[in-house]
Amino acid sequence: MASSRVLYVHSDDYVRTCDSMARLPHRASMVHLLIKAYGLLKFMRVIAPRMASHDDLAAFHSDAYLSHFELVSREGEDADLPESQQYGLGYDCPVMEGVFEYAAAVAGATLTAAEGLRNGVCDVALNWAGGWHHAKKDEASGFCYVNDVVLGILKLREQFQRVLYIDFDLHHGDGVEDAFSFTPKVVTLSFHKFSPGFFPGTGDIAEVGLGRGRFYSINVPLSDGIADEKYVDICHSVLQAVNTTFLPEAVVCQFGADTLAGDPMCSFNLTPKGLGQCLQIVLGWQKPTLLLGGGGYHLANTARCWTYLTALVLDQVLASEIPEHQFFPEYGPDYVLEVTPGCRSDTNNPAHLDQVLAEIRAVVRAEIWNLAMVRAIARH
Ligand SMILES: O=C(/C=C/c1ccccc1NC(=O)c1ccccc1Oc1ccccc1)NO
Ligand SMILES: [Zn+2]
Repeated sequence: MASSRVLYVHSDDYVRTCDSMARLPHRASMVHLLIKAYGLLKFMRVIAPRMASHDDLAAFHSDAYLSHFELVSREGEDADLPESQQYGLGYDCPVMEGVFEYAAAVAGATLTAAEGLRNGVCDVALNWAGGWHHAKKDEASGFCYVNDVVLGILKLREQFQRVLYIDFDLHHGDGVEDAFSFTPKVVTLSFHKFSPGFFPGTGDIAEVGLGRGRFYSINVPLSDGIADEKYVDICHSVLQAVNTTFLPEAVVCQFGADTLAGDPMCSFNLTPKGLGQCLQIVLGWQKPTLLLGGGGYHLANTARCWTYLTALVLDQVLASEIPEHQFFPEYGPDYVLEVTPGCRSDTNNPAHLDQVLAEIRAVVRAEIWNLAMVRAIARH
């Protein structure tokens, strides 16, 4: 990728705001400082994010939710208002003081990235602190308060007719799928763990979208232990089929790193190399691409992964040795960039994966039929 055509959304204030989210202490700083320590900033256009306005957020979220969320954020922890529960606030989505400003900052950063792509200022835009894919129109969920992914896609839709969303996070991208389940203008494609009782519980292969959006939601349910080779194979098959039938004009990827070996979610057994191969497929399409983060609870591995993916976008090869920088001690005991796969067994038996692929292909074929019909009608 011609380097100046890569936009990196960053400011020290933004990193400080993201770091303040207690449950991911310093993750935003670790990611940024590792990218900086590897000398990658000079290859990118660094742009400070804007804050999302109330109107920006209202493009997707309901006014009722936003005003309640803003109210409890001002009052902080002790805001146990009765209606908080209906808005998903509390429990999974604790109301820390200033959480509204945090959500508005992240949404503003994703919008800043999407605007760069919409205006043709860049070909690839990065916001590793974004990717909060569970938030619903009027409900926080899974530690996601504002769905910056939906806002970014809506921004791209101002310019591009068809947008493909690809969710590589361990968890099903339910908030994004819900937002676009009725429209054929956005294909949502999610690869995730699907298992009884595993959050959010949706994302079965049978979920294909509704009404005019039928066949435009694609779900690839996977089981524990999957490693790079099989994961990349599945991704390659589905991505190629979707790209050739849907012909997206822009792509949004959520690269939640909770799929990596060593993550406390302890589910998949991927490494940044495997995710990198998936990213290479998408970059090969040479379409305006927005890259976002998401989950990722082994903080050093998450920083390793998103730094590695940033280098891939820039065609830069990184040394294995973690460079000296403030968080160097976090990368022990090996102090290398690579993540070693675990020795957990892969519970995805080949027959199941073939079945999943066959069903996906049927859905995509159905989509081809749909597209052919749409084109035929458009011609008359
Ligand atoms: O990663 C996710 C969703 C995570 C999630 C789902 C339901 C309820 C809470 C969730 N998130 C968290 O608990 C959460 C968010 C940020 C930091 C640590 C978090 O806890 C843990 C606890 C143990 C392991 C991993 C994460 N979506 O992509
Ligand atoms: Zn996740």
